[in-house]
Amino acid sequence: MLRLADIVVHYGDREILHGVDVAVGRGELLAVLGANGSGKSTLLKAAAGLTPAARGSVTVDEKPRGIRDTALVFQKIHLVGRRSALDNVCAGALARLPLHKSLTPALFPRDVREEAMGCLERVGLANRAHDRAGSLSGGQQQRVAIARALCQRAPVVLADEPVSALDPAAAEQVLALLAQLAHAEGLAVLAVLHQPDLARRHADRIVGLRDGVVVLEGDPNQPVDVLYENREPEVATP
Ligand SMILES: Nc1ncnc2c1ncn2[C@@H]1O[C@H](COP(=O)(O)OP(=O)(O)OP(=O)(O)O)[C@@H](O)[C@H]1O
Repeated sequence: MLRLADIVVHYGDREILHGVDVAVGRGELLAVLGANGSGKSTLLKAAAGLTPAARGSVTVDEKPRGIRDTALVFQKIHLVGRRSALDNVCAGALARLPLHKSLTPALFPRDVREEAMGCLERVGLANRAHDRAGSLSGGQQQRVAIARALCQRAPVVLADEPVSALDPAAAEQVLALLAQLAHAEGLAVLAVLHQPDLARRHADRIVGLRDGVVVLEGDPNQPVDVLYENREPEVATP
């Protein structure tokens, strides 16, 4: 369903992705692994339409990716901390509300609030719907962010290091949730991860990037050392 074909991305004169092919099926969690600077986030941004590709195509169900096809979940959880969890999830529906309603998000229509409550149920947080998002733990906030992505009704969820800021137990829980949503609801989930162990436990398949090239693909239990060995350290930009 999500297919990235022959993706080439440049930043300035530098080619970062050199013709990458990745496909994620419905009902599948695909983990993208690779060392710092290997191009994982760039690949995800290309999938989201946030980075123009110099070459290649991104399709969903064999049609060019539309803006409503993909929902994003980030490492840094962008919730409005003083609003309720429910309001934050309702915001996922903004793109499909008529303009006058999206300009007054304090008054989300009842059907949107009901749908958002359903999304919170799906991530196991219906009982916290009316709590301020800022009062929830990091893992809970990430689950609210996932509920907001569900409320977008996108068939593809793109998650950029969704558990990097979480403690080990919360990380397991959030990845298990993403896998369950993929399997139970037929979503295509592409998650950039830094932890091969988590990919082994939760992903259906992995793709390994090294210097902008796919160097391994398939079984999450395969050795992934080649992704991380003999590398020059990334030079930090000032
Ligand atoms: N906006 C940008 N402008 C210029 N170069 C960039 C930009 N974003 C990323 N890069 C460079 O592209 C390369 C790939 O970066 P990317 O963030 O995709 O890697 P990554 O595998 O996600 O790394 P990390 O694990 O550190 O997040 C790096 O060398 C990075 O410095």
